[in-house]
Amino acid sequence: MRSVPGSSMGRRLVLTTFGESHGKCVGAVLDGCPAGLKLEEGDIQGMLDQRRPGQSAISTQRAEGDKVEILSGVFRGSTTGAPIAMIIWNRDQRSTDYEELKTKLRPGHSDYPAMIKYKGHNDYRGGGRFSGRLTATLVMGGAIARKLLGAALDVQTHSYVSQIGKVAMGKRFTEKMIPDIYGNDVRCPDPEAAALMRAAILGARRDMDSLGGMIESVTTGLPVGLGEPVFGSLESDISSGVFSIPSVKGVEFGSGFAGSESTGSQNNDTFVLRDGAVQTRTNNAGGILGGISIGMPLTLRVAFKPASSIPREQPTVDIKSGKDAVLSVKGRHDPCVVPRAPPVVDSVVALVLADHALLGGFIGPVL
Ligand SMILES: Cc1cc2nc3c(=O)[nH]c(=O)nc-3n(C[C@H](O)[C@H](O)[C@H](O)COP(=O)(O)O)c2cc1C
Repeated sequence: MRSVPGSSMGRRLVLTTFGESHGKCVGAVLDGCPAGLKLEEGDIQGMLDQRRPGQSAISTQRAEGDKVEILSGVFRGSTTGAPIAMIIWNRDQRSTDYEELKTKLRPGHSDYPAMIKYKGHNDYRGGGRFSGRLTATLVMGGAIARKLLGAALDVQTHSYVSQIGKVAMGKRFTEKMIPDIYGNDVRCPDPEAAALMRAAILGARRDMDSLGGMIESVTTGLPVGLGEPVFGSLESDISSGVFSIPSVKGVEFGSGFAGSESTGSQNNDTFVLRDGAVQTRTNNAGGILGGISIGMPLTLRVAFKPASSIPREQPTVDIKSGKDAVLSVKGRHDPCVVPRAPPVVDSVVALVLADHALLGGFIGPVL
């Protein structure tokens, strides 16, 4: 799915992103969106606000307004079929926090490989191109893809936090819980679990440490037949997109890794006719067989590592002096990135599904 040299995704619906964490702006161009989709900045802003930093004690205190401007591709409130360019101006950079990181390698972050690969030409400020801030550009494109899927096919994608560190959600997710996802700042629709998760994040922050966690994504309303054989399978393309989110270290569909411990008779989803339609009794496949959607909900789980930038002192290397060193990362960082990431996962899933819907002829060039 990825096209050279790495800042674009998609075949029929192509998202290209640009910008750096402490540069002038971050932005995206979405090409291939059909004409006739009603679209205004508010449609994108709503999802960007769910990802925005500086909103509560459990996120970074970098306070960005993240106000999106649509520069092209929308006329009289509808998409025209031309590329949709979008931009957010960076306002709250504080690049002095990153001076020490020019020579002291930050454990767990991209600074070291980026410096070697680009021979020091990379913008290291705030992680530059590798920053979590760039996930705003995925959301710009994803918000449009999500709206397109809803308008054209009544396909709905929802993601929520199901685990922070070792604290997991106690309840099984149902559609009734969708309105509760954004009812708390952890983005977990189980309020009791959310309170425990919040306490765990604040505890990690007090300990000058960080936590990882898990996001689950559910998409309903998919027709049978999205996905191409072999390299264009839905699982291949969704995984590729999801692994493009910084901090993601694992993805599983349906019963996933646990399924490998069960037997065929336990894991098979047997077919049944419901109101004349073929369905499966269970959904261990996560809605995909042979890389192709089967009309059941698409379900996946995404594992996020703990944020690497922590104030706690850690041993490292100072490449200027060529000696061992100690680093305490300064600056405003997320003690846990997971609560900010559900809209990012929603975006990537929607972008891939909309791309496949266009590729398979489920959506035409004009709505
Ligand atoms: C929404 C979001 C916010 C993030 N914020 C931070 C942060 O404040 N500090 C940090 O060290 N990493 C943060 N990250 C993760 C880093 O960008 C990421 O770990 C780094 O680029 C290295 O990539 P990798 O973890 O995928 O190997 C964030 C990730 C996301 C998705």
